[in-house]
Amino acid sequence: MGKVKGKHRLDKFYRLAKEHGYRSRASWKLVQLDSKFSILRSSRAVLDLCAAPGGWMQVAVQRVPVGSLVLGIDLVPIAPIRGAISIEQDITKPECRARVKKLMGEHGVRAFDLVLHDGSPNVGGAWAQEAMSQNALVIDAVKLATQFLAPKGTFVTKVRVRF
Ligand SMILES: C[S@@+](CC[C@H](N)C(=O)[O-])C[C@H]1O[C@@H](n2cnc3c(N)ncnc32)[C@H](O)[C@@H]1O
Repeated sequence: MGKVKGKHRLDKFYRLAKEHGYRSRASWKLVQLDSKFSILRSSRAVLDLCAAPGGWMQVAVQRVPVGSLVLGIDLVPIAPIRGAISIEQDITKPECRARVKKLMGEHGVRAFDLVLHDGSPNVGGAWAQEAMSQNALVIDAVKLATQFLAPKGTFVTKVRVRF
C-alpha cells in the first residue's frame, strides 16, 4: 500500500484530533497556540476566516467565555457547531465584509478580540505557485483583521515559508 500523503496523513495530530472529536488535524494547531498564548479565554468575539470543516471553531467554542460570538467563514458549507455560527463567503470579496458587519450588528459586537486565519486556496500546482496564492490569501485576511479587530486584539495566520 502507498504512503498516505499531504492533508490525509495519519500522524500524531490526526490521531489526537480524532480522539478529541475534532473535525480536522488542524484543530491541534489551535490547541497548541492557545496553550502557549492563552488567546481564547478572554475572547468574547472570534472571527475564523477559512474555517471549514470547522476544527478551529470547535476548539474556540470550548475555550471562549460563555455567550461569546464565534463566527466561521469559508467558501464551502460548515456543518453546524453548537455555540458558533458560520457563513459561506469568499473572504476576498466585498460581500463578505458586508455580511460580517451585518452579523456583528445583529449580535451587538463592535469588534472581534481574535481573528484567526488558516486559509489554503484549492489551486494545486507547483509549490511556489501554491505558496503565492496562500500568501495572497493572507493579505486578504490581514485586510479583514484591520477592519474588524478590536484595539489590542489578536490576529493569527498561517503563512507558507520555506527555509
Ligand atoms: C486548511 S482548511 C482550514 C481548516 C480549519 N482551520 C479547521 O480547523 O478545520 C483551509 C480552508 O480555506 C478555505 N478557503 C480557501 N480560499 C478561501 C476564500 N477565498 N474564502 C474563504 N475560504 C477559503 C478552503 O475552502 C478550506 O476549507
